[in-house]
Amino acid sequence: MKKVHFVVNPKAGKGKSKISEEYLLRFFNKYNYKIVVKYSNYKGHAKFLAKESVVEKADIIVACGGDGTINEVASAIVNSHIILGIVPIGSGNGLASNLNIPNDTNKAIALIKKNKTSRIDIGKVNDSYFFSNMGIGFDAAVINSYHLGNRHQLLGYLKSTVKTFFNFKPLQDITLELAGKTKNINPFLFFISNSNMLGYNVSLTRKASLQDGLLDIVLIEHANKLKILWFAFLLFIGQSQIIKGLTYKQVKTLKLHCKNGSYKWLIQQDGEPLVVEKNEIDVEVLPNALEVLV
Ligand SMILES: Nc1ncnc2c1ncn2[C@@H]1O[C@H](COP(=O)(O)OP(=O)(O)OP(=O)(O)O)[C@@H](O)[C@H]1O
Repeated sequence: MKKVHFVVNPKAGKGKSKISEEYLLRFFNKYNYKIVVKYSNYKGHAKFLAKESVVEKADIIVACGGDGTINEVASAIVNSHIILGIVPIGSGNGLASNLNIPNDTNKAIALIKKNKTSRIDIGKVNDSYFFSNMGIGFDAAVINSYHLGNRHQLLGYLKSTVKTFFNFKPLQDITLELAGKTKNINPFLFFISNSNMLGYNVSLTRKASLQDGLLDIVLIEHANKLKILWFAFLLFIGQSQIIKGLTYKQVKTLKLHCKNGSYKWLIQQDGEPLVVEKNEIDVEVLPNALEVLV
């Protein structure tokens, strides 16, 4: 008997998920599967529920939501033998797109039954994980504004991008340690990605692979308003890599250090805002650290 636990974020995407125990029992017969469905009620709850499922010895834990929900569930099962399933019902669904997991819920559930798995790399930032991407520049400011606002999904992202465009100030006095070299940076964008998809079919890191043991970084410095607009246009047409002054690298580790003593970093991790009150940010890739149903 296989124990499959579903952790559902009822607010993900348009908040109209049809996933319930009754619905799932149409796909999984009760002789071969023990199905458990849990719903998250607040930020951080999906991680708590998934940790509970680890203790309950689930074989598979399925994250039903967007990248934020996947982050919470997958963070709970790193270092266990439990397999991650994904039913993408979020708005952007970046990681699921990279893994070719269909947005159609019935088809995504059919994949879970097929039992084909793949091991993927994950990213570690200080003591937490990211599975799709993280950033400390403009993207983090957009995500923060998006989460403060009440309008979600694509329109919410567009509104937050416009707002951030007018308010954003590039980060100052930051040192980047990369491949044995140290460099002072003032990033407009410092984006680190494990996956090749940001969401909504938009990508900043088309060369990224979930299985290459590397993180792809995109650094853009010294951007004035005109350059930001040009960048937004290029991103929209899928040509962001041609912007002048863009640095693209593939790395295993990197370190960011703030010269001003204590510092509050506003970062985004899989589309969720986070304030890190530490002088240093250590990022590394953990190759093949997670088994996912694909
Ligand atoms: N019951 C709940 N009420 C409000 N927020 C919740 C609830 N359960 C989880 N959350 C939070 O919802 C947020 C959004 O989750 P998620 O990223 O999965 O969906 P999304 O934003 O629609 O999709 P994507 O990240 O792919 O754009 C996360 O911050 C999560 O912690």
